Amino acid sequence: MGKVVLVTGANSGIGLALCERLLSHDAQLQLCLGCRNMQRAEAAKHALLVSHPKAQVSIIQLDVSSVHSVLRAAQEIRHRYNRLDYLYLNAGIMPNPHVDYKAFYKGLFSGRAIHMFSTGEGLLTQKDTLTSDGLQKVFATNLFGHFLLVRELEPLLCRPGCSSQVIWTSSSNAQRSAFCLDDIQHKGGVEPYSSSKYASDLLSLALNRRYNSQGVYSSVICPGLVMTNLTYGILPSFLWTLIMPLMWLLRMFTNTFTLMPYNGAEALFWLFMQKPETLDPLAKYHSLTSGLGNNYTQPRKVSTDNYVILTLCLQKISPDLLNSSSQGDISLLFDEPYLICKYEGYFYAQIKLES
Ligand SMILES: NC(=O)C1=CN([C@@H]2O[C@H](COP(=O)(O)OP(=O)(O)OC[C@H]3O[C@@H](n4cnc5c(N)ncnc54)[C@H](OP(=O)(O)O)[C@@H]3O)[C@@H](O)[C@H]2O)C=CC1
Ligand SMILES: CC(C)=CCC[C@@H](C)[C@H]1CC[C@H]2C3=C(CC[C@]12C)[C@@]1(C)CCC(=O)C[C@@H]1CC3
Repeated sequence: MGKVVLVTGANSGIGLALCERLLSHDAQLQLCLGCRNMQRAEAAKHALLVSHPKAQVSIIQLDVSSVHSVLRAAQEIRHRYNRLDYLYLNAGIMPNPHVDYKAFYKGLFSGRAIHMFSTGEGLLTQKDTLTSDGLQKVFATNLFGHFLLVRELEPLLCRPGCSSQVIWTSSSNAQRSAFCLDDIQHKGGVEPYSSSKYASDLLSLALNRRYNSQGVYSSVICPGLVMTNLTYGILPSFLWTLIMPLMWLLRMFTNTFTLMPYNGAEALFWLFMQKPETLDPLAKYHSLTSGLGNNYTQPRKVSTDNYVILTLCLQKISPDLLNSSSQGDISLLFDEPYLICKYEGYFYAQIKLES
């Protein structure tokens, strides 16, 4: 049996480009596309099979923002496969983005212009909404749903004598300043995207602490700035058309403008080819593209700043503890430093924060 790879958010952008690259590299792969929309998933599968007619590509319906969908999908995956070699946690959203043009023009004439272009720091805010589970949508999609998926797929990931990789698509926009210990879901702020990506960097460290001994290795990558549905949603399309020549020019000054999904997927693909035991658990792997268009991967230390290690663990807790919350929804009970989420009386995520 070939290696089994699951990619979330596989139907477009960086996820789809990664799938193309993986199939070009290994024709024996069993590739599973985790997508929320079946029509878009079928179109992606079709595109992959056009370029790789003999490839083994399947689809799993998976909405990572929904606890119910994650649990159902994980059950189906456990039924379909007896191993999972690579779990790419790539699906992500940046809803209702707003660009602070004033900050942009100020930044343009400061010494931090390149930094601003590479990270988007100080430029972007978003308006978040709630999921039907009552969670902040960006947190649920970019972090929590993926965390549940890892926990639910434990039996396939942790197999004696074998190693597996969990790989998060993080971002250069992950900033410590956007993340607050007292508000992990970023309910009270306007940078939920940045917060969720910073939390994923921390969570990956925590997963390594918990799972390395069982052969599971977690890494985070940063794809650079890539033109995808996500980025096209940030500015009106005429503005992107206008500034596109500038973006290609800026590529001469910053290697983080990967621009094409193929380039953005570089670090994801590079990790596929590494022995996980050799990876640095504290590194973030950056997809970079030189001015001449050459792709490479560079590890940089995750900037935890000794601030906090975020540990999430899923466990069943005595129902008495959860009396105060109603059945059916996810409620959050605070007893610092714990945050406990409840779902239909079955699943509880405990987020432990250690300073
Ligand atoms: N583009 C960039 O410059 C950067 C992107 N990233 C990250 O890269 C990742 C991929 O994004 P990118 O390729 O750019 O953007 P796309 O919008 O092209 O891809 C995002 C993918 O995630 C899927 N998705 C979104 N929400 C859910 C959900 N609830 N359940 C399942 N799938 C979902 C989308 O599905 P659907 O088609 O149905 O919407 C889509 O397939 C994201 O995590 C993003 O944060 C990080 C840094 C920079
Ligand atoms: C002329 C003009 C109005 C330019 C605005 C440029 C900005 C919209 C971009 C500059 C840096 C970009 C960036 C991202 C989005 C678009 C910019 C802010 C991301 C935040 C997109 C998602 C990520 O995960 C990281 C990107 C970093 C850089």
